[in-house]
Amino acid sequence: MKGFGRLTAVAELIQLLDQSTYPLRTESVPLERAVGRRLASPVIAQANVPGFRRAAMDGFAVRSQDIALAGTAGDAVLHIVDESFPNRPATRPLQAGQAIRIMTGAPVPDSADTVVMVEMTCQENDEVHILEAPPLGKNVSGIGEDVAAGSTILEPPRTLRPQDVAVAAAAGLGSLAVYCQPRVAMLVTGNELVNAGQFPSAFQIVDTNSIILRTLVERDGGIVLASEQGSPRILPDDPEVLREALRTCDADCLFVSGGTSVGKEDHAPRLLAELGDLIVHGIAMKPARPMGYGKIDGRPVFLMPGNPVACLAAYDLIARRTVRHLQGMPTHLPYPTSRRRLAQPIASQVGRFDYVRAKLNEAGEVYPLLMGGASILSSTAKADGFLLVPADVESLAEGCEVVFHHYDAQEEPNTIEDIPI
Ligand SMILES: Nc1nc2c(c(=O)[nH]1)N[C@H]1C(S)=C(S)[C@@H](COP(=O)(O)OP(=O)(O)OC[C@H]3O[C@@H](n4cnc5c(N)ncnc54)[C@H](O)[C@@H]3O)O[C@H]1N2
Ligand code: MOO
Repeated sequence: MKGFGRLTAVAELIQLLDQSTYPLRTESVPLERAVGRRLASPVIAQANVPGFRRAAMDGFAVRSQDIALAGTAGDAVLHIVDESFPNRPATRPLQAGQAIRIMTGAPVPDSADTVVMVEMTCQENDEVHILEAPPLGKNVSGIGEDVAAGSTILEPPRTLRPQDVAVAAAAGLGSLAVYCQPRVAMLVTGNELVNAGQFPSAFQIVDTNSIILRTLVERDGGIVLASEQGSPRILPDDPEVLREALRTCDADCLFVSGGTSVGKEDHAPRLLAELGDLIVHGIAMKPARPMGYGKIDGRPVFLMPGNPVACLAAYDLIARRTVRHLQGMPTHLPYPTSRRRLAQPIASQVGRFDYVRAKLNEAGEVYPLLMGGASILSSTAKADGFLLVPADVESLAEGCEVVFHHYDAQEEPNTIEDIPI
């Protein structure tokens, strides 16, 4: 057992991750699986939208010269000769003095140039009185008015929204090229651990890191691999078992939870160094000091501290970036922020980066809960969010302005505005 060597600064580790991780391969996915994925190449419209001249209103398709004087010199009276419905066009061409009854979305006959809304007309048997003449071309959507075939409709970088995929579908595409989602393996170590849902007997601890890691990795677009033994797989603190699991693991990114520190059963750093590169072990951050990072066969491996709050902070601030990088996603923190006053001073240390769980008091000020106590998981449930103390800051005075990160987007009235009704 010996302590850490040099602690790596958070900024240095982040720079290292950002510079050494690249998006994985790309794949083509059907539209129904494309929302939320990162677009890998430009999307070119295959079809015009609409592909035909389309009525924008229910009314009458007319020739503008037949109704030019309507409204000024009495009504223009036209003979209704046919009807046009969506996907059921009129079959007769329009002659002088004639109109075709038309529905919204239906094809406008070539012989018509304008659609008069039904509200501007008056019908009598098979005649229609046009009470007012709209301008030429009114209520006729031209071919390609929405999307022109051959035009670029979506360009990377972009995370696909429902409406993006809908536009691609309208323009005739059936699939889109996106970056692959990283397949993430989770190796959870600890002789004392039992699966969530089990009641812990004496000296047992429920594995909560899996819940945190799984949901956050999935939030960030990763696919958590199920182990053969069921997911999550809890490994004993046995170096042979962990070595084998690390050696045979087929994933784009690996997480090892627990056993990262310098205790007798903390094997992960040594095994990572043996099977690949242990690039960082020990970071200048509180919590999550024992965090490690390295590579096996070029694939990133994160050693996540066993203490659950440390695991949460190490994921959100650091490992998350790689999960996002692997699919070409932006890496900024995913929480809404607001600038607020600090209700109590915070003592930190120059050279150390702090993740401080905090509550908002009734005055909307930030009340720090805990900076240490990485085993006190309930503090994260009590907290409304967190603030970060950069490494070059020794302390934060009461009353100073801080950036507060809200865990919940929905519940924060200051950063989310409802519709103005
Ligand atoms: N001499 C030193 N001891 C420790 C140091 C240090 O710098 N020098 N760092 C401390 C810090 S900080 C942390 S964090 C922990 C991290 O230790 P490990 O990553 O080796 O984690 P374990 O020892 O396996 O477990 C620590 C703690 O967390 C509980 N745990 C583990 N896995 C889970 C899980 N999946 N779900 C819930 N809880 C988990 C475990 O039962 C322990 O109580 O090391 C300190 N020691
Ligand atoms: O990082 Mo440890 O994470 O402080 O308990």
